[in-house]
Amino acid sequence: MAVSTPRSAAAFLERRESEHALHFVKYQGLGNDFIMVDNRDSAVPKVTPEEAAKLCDRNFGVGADGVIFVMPGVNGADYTMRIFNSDGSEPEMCGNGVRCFARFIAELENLQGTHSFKIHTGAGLIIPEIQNDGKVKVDMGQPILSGPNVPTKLPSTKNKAVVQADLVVDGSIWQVTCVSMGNPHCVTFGTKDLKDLHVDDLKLSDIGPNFEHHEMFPARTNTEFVQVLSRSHLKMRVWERGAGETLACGTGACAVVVAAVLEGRAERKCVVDLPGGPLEIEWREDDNHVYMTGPAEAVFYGSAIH
Ligand SMILES: N[C@@H](CCC[C@H](N)C(=O)O)C(=O)O
Repeated sequence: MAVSTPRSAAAFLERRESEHALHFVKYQGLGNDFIMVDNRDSAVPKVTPEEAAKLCDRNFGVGADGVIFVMPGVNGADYTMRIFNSDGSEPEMCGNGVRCFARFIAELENLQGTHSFKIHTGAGLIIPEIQNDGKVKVDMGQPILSGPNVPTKLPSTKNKAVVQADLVVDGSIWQVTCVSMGNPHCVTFGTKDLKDLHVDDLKLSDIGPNFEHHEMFPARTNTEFVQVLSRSHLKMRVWERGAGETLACGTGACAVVVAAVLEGRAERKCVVDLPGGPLEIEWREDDNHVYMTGPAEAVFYGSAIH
């Protein structure tokens, strides 16, 4: 892989010097990092899932939590976003990724200032808006309450349904609430014995895979381990489906606030601390949508042989 530093993404991506080189821009949102590929000329991703897994390898490839493709819009959307996880699997959505996506489009299209885009994703229409301060606020749509197998639309924000379930993992009974943000999340604030988690003490590499591959989740799951600091301040670590422990998960932070509200632990507007930094999350009562605000930035331009 060769790395170079031209003046802009557009200038860089126009230099197609080798048909075997994949030109990309590496982005990160709170340390959740992605190889962004300009795929606006085709509805077929420029790399296969197997190639994506190789590119994401931190020793033998570029290194990233996923590969994201900017593709032509469908159904009235401006663009389509597709993503491969670092294991090559394809999730429906990615919260940190969609913030990076918005900033990448602005770079490609040479747009300055505030802009919003309609993005078609596997989780439906997602609307990120680049703000004056450079952060991106994303309308993440409505959460879906999902039993492990059958996702159920939340009937209304007034819903006070008991959503907790017991999940036995490695002999411990974890109390979980499953929320879908288009992709599946299993949120836990503790076990039956250990009500208040200290998330820094958890060995995620041991327990994370056992949630991800639990028989209750036939499509696997992302899992969020949450500590309540106050009713408007939560701290979480995440074990991501198809990527392992990451520094941040945007859809995960949204799912955490929804679960915390449904369990009566937090208000609808929270700061969620992740290992990579904070996200502002609001689950609005008037439209039942979840809004996420956070940073996204370009890290470097590169070409990879594939
Ligand atoms: N890190 C992402 C989520 C990426 C997809 C996830 N691993 C899945 O398989 O659902 C985010 O910021 O939301």
